[in-house]
Amino acid sequence: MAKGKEIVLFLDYDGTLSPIVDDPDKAHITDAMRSAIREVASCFSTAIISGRQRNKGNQFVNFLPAKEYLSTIQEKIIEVLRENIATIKGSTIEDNLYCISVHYRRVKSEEDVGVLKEIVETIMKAYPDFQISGGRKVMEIRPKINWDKGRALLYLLETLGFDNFNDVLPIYIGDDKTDEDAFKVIVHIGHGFPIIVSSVAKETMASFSLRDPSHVMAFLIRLAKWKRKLTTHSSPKPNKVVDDDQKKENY
Ligand SMILES: O=P(O)(O)OC[C@H]1O[C@H](O[C@H]2O[C@H](CO)[C@@H](O)[C@H](O)[C@H]2O)[C@H](O)[C@@H](O)[C@@H]1O
Repeated sequence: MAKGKEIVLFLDYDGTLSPIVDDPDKAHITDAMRSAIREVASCFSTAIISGRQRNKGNQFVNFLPAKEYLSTIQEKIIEVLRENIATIKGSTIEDNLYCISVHYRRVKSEEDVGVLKEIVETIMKAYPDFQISGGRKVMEIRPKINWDKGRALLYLLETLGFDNFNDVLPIYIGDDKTDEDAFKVIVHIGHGFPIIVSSVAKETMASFSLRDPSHVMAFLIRLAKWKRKLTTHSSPKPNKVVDDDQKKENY
């Protein structure tokens, strides 16, 4: 399937490259995974698509369609949520800049989870421009705009210069609900590999599955090995370079 096409690899972070843990601040990738990603990224254009905020100090690309909502998120919503969910033991708020994650993995009783959900839903009624979506023991609050992981994937493909999807074979690996938007885009393109990370059967748009991050790592290593073997028998093609100024507003 990759004959005459360039493989581009898209990876989710939490639950895909790092195992799901109770504390989001402790969701680190292992050294072995880091080196598998380096190896695969030296063979293919590779992007990590995450709803998380980038590390402080990293270069910040401020072109996101969500930027007009930034002050409402940062000056109003996050404060109201903090004040109101403080009583729910174990709940935490993660500030992802353009998206707020309300975590309940560490909330012990189901009853408290129900109360937390009700509080968040009631508060958000006052902000009709925002939506709440569910994930793995998390409620994500973000603006109702045409921006999701599927659009991010299309944006990156275009930025890499793939105007013609016949030239590209996208692979997207992710474990959560937000990754379904990217799976859908690959299904729509008509070729490529939408891969869900799950050890149990799930309703999904993905066509393939890997069980857990260790299985993802084994897949990345095999993919890189396959590419290296192939390029020793033919002349290597250089990876395309991203130009940040290309038509980003389209997405
Ligand atoms: O949109 P994504 O990039 O897929 O992010 C989804 C959420 O991922 C993280 O939360 C998840 O992983 C945590 C660490 O393992 C876990 O504690 C939590 O229960 C999971 O939902 C991230 O912390 C959230 O901000 C994202 O919304």
